[in-house]
Formats: sequence, structure tokens, C-alpha cells
Amino acid sequence: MAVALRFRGIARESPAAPAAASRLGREQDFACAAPRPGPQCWRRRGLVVRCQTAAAALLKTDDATAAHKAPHAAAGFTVVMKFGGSSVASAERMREVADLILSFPEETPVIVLSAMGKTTNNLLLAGEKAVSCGAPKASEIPELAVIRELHLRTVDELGLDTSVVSGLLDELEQLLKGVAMMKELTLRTRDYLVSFGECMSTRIFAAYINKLGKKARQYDAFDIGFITTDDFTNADILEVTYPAVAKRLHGDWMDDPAIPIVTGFLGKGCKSCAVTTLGRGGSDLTATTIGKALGLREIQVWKDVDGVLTCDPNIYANAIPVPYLTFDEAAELAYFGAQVLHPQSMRPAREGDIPVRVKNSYNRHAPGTVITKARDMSKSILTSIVLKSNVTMLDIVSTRMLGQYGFLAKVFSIFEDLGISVDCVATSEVSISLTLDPSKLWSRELIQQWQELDHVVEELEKFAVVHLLQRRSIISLIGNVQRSSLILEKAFNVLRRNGVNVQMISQGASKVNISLVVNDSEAKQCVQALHSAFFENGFMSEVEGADVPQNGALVNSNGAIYGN
Ligand SMILES: Nc1ncnc2c1ncn2[C@@H]1O[C@H](COP(=O)(O)OP(=O)(O)O)[C@@H](O)[C@H]1O
Ligand SMILES: N[C@@H](CC(=O)OP(=O)(O)O)C(=O)O
Repeated sequence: MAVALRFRGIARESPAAPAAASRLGREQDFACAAPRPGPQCWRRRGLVVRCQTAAAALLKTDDATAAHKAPHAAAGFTVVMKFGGSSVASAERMREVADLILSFPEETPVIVLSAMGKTTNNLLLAGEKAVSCGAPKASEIPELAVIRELHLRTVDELGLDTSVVSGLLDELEQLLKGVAMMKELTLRTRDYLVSFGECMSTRIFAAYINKLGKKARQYDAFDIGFITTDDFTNADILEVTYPAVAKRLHGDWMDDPAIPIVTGFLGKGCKSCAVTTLGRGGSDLTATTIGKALGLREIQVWKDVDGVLTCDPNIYANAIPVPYLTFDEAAELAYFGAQVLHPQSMRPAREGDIPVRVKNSYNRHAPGTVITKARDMSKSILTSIVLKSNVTMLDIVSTRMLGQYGFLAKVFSIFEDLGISVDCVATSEVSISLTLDPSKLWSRELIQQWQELDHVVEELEKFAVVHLLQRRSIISLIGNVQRSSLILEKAFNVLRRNGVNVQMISQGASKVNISLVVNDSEAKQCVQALHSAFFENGFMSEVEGADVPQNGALVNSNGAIYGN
């Protein structure tokens, strides 16, 4: 629909509006200092709309969903800032995060928060203990005491009223008593249980921002349109979420502007209408979903590290920040185990083409990592090394002769039927090696895992010889697969020197990842050795001048063949 819009009075009300309007390429009129209009104004008028922000004008089409299609303009929101558990672990941290947010007066942010510190883990532990402790003891579960103490202390130290969290703490205790009485913790109840973490952190933080004199409004994601599948503990966000969230945040802002403080990690099941969670670390996904829904300029994910690093700093302390990544690299990195980002979180950012910036809330001036659709790969070799441990690997060899068709199809249909996700695959015509995604498999009960694995093997043995290999690790080399020969040459040199035999190699279709499978017991040492070789001994700058291979040979800028 062609719409002629005029923005009146917005220059005074919102500095971002003229820029937003020019991006939209529509008629503008900033001259008039019209009285600040209410929401009724843009709803009732004809083609010329008076409103205080560019995005309000967009709603003139009477199609609230237009807001989520509006690039960088919705309701004047410019950025979503997500703060993880480590960033809001205490009253002191909440003060610092508030100060950080308010130090960007030019931004109109939407804030997403995770639960404070280790609250999610404590809630899960409390739930497990409740199953077996008996109803009278449920109130005495130590983790409940830790959660209660942390939240009440934080409220007290921030000078807030206890009522901000006391109701939720009582409800939590009742829930644990219920679990204790039922002697059962279903996945659905588990999601409801962990939701208390984000529900409390956001209420505290919103109350604190209000106390500072800046208007903030708390939102439970499951109440504002985050609609998900009913896969409790690992739900997927559905498409309807985008327009619904845009409409709600947008509408509220138009009625009464206040910084939205949204619970990360949570949603509402489309059929059950119960609280769902998006998988551990799911607040990143909440943030990118909001970024896409509102068409924001940037998505910021604030962590306790200086960005995405060259490897997990817990595995190797010499890890260094990676300045730029593509969405594909970041997704691959997250999927293959880098805990720093939620595996699904890049999808909305990629779809909305919105840059993601990973920053350190403890070191706000560090540049962090910028993740975008594309980057200059001409000088890029290896970006990061990721380790995924405790992986199960299957070697499957067909009992039929060569030339039999349908072998691979049969193998994969078994995994599909059993709902087991496959990570890495390497095949020949009659054999296949694959690894199973531990996050999908191991989220189930231990006994169920064994039953499922036995069942897989039983089914496969009807037409193949199967070897089940456990305690394996996948080392993923994320980088420029255009330079795979160079990466593999170096990597295998290092592994050979360390006496390590690689049991499987797989190069993903994404062209950013080469995965190597080794024994769990050797994996950490391999990552450290690979990191030293690629990132610490001048290797990258040594080969930096080398261009991407022309007809297979690697040629540097002087035309010399590299690697001989
Ligand atoms: N490649 C990596 N780069 C950065 N951090 C990583 C990497 N791999 C694992 N991590 C871990 O991820 C942590 C940050 O992620 P997370 O705990 O989800 O943060 P938050 O709770 O603040 O969102 C870091 O403290 C670090 O220990
Ligand atoms: N609190 C949830 C969700 C989350 O995203 O947390 P964090 O941002 O701290 O990783 C979890 O611990 O999984």
C-alpha cells in the first residue's frame, strides 16, 4: 500500500525520527511544533498523520504489524540490550548495568534480562530435590533459601520495597511444595519453575530504573506475544511472535513511553498456553527476536567476556576476542558448543539483517564482537576453535553389497522416527559415521538415554554392523573453509605432534566449519595445542598475505605458492 506520511513535531520529540523517516523514503515535514498527539490521533486521521515518532506514523496504515516491518524505526526503539545472568548477579551489578544503559541517552533501548547469577541452576536443583524431599521439607530446600536470600538482599540493597519479589517467592515455595507432594517434576512444571528467575530479576530491575527517575515497564515475555512450540525446556519461537511483540511494545510506548524490561528465555506454548523456555542461554534468542520484531538498528548481547573469543576461556585462558564474525560463523560456533551464544539466536538477526554486538558489561569500553551477514573473508583463515564434549559416535557399515541404494535414507529415517538429532556426518557408499547432538539426547533422563541408544542400535543392526563409541569430543575449526587445505595441514601437523588420531572429519555445507572427532580424554589438550599453533605463534600474520586459492593452489600477494 502506498502511503504518504508527514511527520509533524517529531524533530522536537525524537531525534531519531528524521533519520528513520528518510530511511523509509516517505514524505517528511518536521517544521511544525504540533502539540504532542495521543495514540488516537494517528488512529483516526487520514493520510497526513501527526505523531511524535516515525513509527507511530507507520501505524497509520492501521496495520499494527507494519511496525515490525519498519526498518530501525518501531516506536523510536533503536537497540535491544540483553544482559545475561552474570551481568545482573547482584545489586551492585544491577546498579552498574543501569548506569551503563543510561550512559547511552541517544538510544531508546528495549532491555532483556536473564535470571540473576546462578538462579536458573538453583531453581532446577530445588525442583529436583523437591521430588524426593517430602512436602513438609520443601520449604527447607537449601537452594530455595539461596534464591530467597539473594533476591531479598538485592531488593534491600537497591532500596526497593520487598513486595517487588515477595509474592513471587511465596508462589515459588508453594510450587516446590506441590512438586514435593506429587513426587514428580514434569518438563512443563520445570519450565514454570525456572521462569521465576527471569520474572524476579526483571521486576527488580524495572523498579530500580523507575527509582532512578527514568520510566521503565516490566514485561513477562509469555504475556506479550512470545508464542512457541510446546517443546518444554527447548521450545522454538513461532512466526506469530514477531507482529504480536511489535504490536504490544509499540502500542504501550505510544500510550505511555517507558523503557521495556523484558524477561529473557521465556515463552508461551501455542497449544498448552503454559510457560515454556527456549533452552539454556535462551535470553540471547529473546533479544534477537525482539530485534527482528521491531526492526532495530542493532542487537547488543552483554556478557562477562570481551566478546566471542578464539576459544572457551575456561578451556584455555589465552583465548582472545574475535572482532568480526558472520551470522553463519556465529551460528556454527554456538551450535557446536560455544556457550557464549544460544544456538538459535542468530536466526532472527540473520532474517532481519540486524547486526549483533557481543559486549562485556564488566569492561564496557572493550570493542567486543560484531556479527553481520557478510564480512571481508579474503584475509580470514581460522576464527575460533570450539569443543563439544561427551558426544556419542556411531560407525554404521551396511551388510549389503556396494551399489545398494537407500542405505543413507534408511539410516536417517531411524533417527527421524526416534527424534534424535545428528550433529556431524561422514559417509561412503556403504558406511557412515555420525555423532549425536548431546544437548538433544542428554536433556532426557539418563535411563531414557540408554533405552533410546539401545533402540537406535537395534534398529540399525537390521541392515548394518554398528559400533557405538562414547566419550568422544568434536573439535570444530570455525573459519574460512575456502582455506581448508591450509587449516587442515596445520591442524593435522599439530595433532600428529601431540600423538592424537582423528577418528572422523566432517566439513559442513555452511563452509565455515571443519569438525574433527577425537577422544574426550585428549580433547582439551588438542584445543590448547591448536590454539597456540593458530593464534599465538604469528601463524595468522605469516600467511595473511596469502590469497584464497586459484585452481587449488594457494598463492600469496607476490604470486608465490604457499606451503611448500
Ligand atoms: N568462544 C567463546 N567466547 C566467549 N565466551 C565463551 C566461549 N566459549 C565459552 N564461553 C563462555 O561463555 C560465557 C558467557 O556466556 P554466558 O554464560 O551465556 O553469559 P551470560 O550469562 O552473561 O549471557 C563466558 O563466561 C565463557 O566462559
Ligand atoms: N537464565 C537462563 C537463560 C539465559 O539466557 O541465561 P544467561 O543469559 O545467563 O546465559 C539460563 O540460565 O539458561
